[in-house]
Amino acid sequence: MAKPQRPTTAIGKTADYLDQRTTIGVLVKELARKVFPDHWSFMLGEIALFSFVVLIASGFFLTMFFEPSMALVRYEGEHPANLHGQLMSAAFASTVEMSFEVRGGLLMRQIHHWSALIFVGSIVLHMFRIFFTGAFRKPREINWLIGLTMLILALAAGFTGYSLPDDVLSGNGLRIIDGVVKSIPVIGSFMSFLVFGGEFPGHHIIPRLFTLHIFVIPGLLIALIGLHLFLMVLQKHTQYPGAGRTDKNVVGYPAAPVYVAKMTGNFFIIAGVLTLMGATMAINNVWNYGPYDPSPVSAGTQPDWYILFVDGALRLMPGPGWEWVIGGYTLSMNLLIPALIVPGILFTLLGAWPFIEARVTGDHREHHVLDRPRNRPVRTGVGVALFVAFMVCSLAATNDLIATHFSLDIFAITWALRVLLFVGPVFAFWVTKRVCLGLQRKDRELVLHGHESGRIVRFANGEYVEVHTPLEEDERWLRVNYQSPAPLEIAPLTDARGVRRKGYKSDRRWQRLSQFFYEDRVSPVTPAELAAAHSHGKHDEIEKHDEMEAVTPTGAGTAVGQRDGG
Ligand code: HEM
Ligand code: HEM
Repeated sequence: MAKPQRPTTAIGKTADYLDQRTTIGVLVKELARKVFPDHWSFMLGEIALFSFVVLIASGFFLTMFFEPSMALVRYEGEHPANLHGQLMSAAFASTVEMSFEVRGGLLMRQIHHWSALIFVGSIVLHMFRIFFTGAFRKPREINWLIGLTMLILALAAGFTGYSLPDDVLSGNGLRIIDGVVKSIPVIGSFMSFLVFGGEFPGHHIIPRLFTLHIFVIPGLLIALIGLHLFLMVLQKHTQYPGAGRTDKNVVGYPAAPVYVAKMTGNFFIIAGVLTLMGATMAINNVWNYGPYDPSPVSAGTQPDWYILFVDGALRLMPGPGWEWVIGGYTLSMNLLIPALIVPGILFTLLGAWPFIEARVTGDHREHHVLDRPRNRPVRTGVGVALFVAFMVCSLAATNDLIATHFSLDIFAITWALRVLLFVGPVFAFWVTKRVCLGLQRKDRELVLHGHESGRIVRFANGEYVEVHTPLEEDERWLRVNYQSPAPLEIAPLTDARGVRRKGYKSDRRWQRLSQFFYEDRVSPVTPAELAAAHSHGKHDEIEKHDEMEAVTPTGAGTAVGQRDGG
């Protein structure tokens, strides 16, 4: 038997040393052989991942200079001159000092802040991608829930970070949080005292937020991202529909060397762009706002984009007078509804969505091929409606800016947005659903009759027909939709002997929901229809020579892996 070759290079020797002690080589080989499907939208998760890395690196730098203390100090720095000698918290003073005195300090602060905006933005877009393509279906429901938890943590990271410098804007944000916490029935005032360590603002909130911001939240995020990616590798990535792609295989590139090289390149591009943004685009110049003081807040005070919707919802609520007093406890509906109940319902609905959808479809199979959004009109419609509601609320958070920029009455704007909040999503849902059904009909038409070629042919009997070009195999694979889920069927209320059965009411409710999802649908293409259209059609008589070539299901350089196994 031939002797195994010993490695000769330093890297090879080190790898061999490690492998002999940990057998890590098996894992590396296994991972390197993994096949990853490719699509631009799969980069959104990567952008979230890499901007998180940049956040950790820049945040680490900031901790070296930021002082998480509310102790009153006199600002000693020369810049900016108007702050020199003023009293302020150590947190604010250290943020300004870091920006003007520490080399690279302002750059790092700006990189950190831009990365936070891009981080949350890419997470939200990534979530939309998962939602619209149905990537949350079995077996990925758990990863959907982990993702949602990470989104909430990312929002918390953004808010706690934004609050740290203790400037006018962040102080007012905290004041709103204080109001929201106090509005929680029964325990609100106690909670506020607990959180702030006494009457707002107290002396404890900045150090507490600091611990949450640099330790608890990033720690949880790191653990959850690890689990998220582990599950993704374990379950293998989904793939878009296309020639040769089924629920049983994975068509894409091998992890090593193709995917690893791509990911490394992406990391440097993302880190580079964030650095460029930090270097060239000013953000959160806290010295212009000044240290926290409740009096100077004025028009033009907006939070970071991902908190805008809550701020906007607060602004849309009818006046401060909407309060109920029950048993001596006051319920401030103007705070409770927009800041707690609406986001609570939103996140509960998002969390429950994969389970609701599986229940109304009765589809509990595994799915690895993604849906085209048009083939799920109600889901797509709900997604667009949520997006519109989010945008209207976010717009409402800029009602003061709209009023000053366009010389409009702020109350008229608020009323218009209140109406839009109810009408906009319903309209968006309806339009989206119609567009999706229209696109499905178009797909059906194309699959059965091909593309219009613009060539008109006259037969010997005088009949004119337009020649249709049959679809390429790749395109047909994409457009054929054999499945179009129908509403649930349930057992009748009474059995053959007229005995009423239990559980009918609940079944009927699910059936109604299912009808809402699937009553309105385009009949799917049947294999028989497809065969008939392509064997007897007049178009084929004309275009016989255009017989489709058999295509290999995958493009050059791609690999095919099995889902069960390697
Ligand atoms: C810190 C935030 C997050 C990071 C760093 C992250 C990262 C990633 C990455 C790198 C992937 C593989 C590439 C891709 O499909 O884009 C992925 C897949 C996935 N993510 Fe996330 N994600 C985050 C948040 C979320 C959220 C908010 C959700 C949903 C609520 C989610 C649900 C999923 C699911 C279901 C998959 C599997 C997708 C598939 O196989 O098609 N993730 N994630
Ligand atoms: C998990 C994702 C994170 C997000 C979304 C985030 C977001 C933010 C934001 C928006 C600010 C305000 C920046 C400004 O002043 O303009 C901030 C400040 C800060 N962050 Fe983070 N951060 C994250 C992670 C971290 C980590 C991991 C660390 C430490 C290792 C850190 C340390 C800091 C420090 C010390 C400040 C205060 C300094 C300052 O405001 O300039 N952050 N963060």
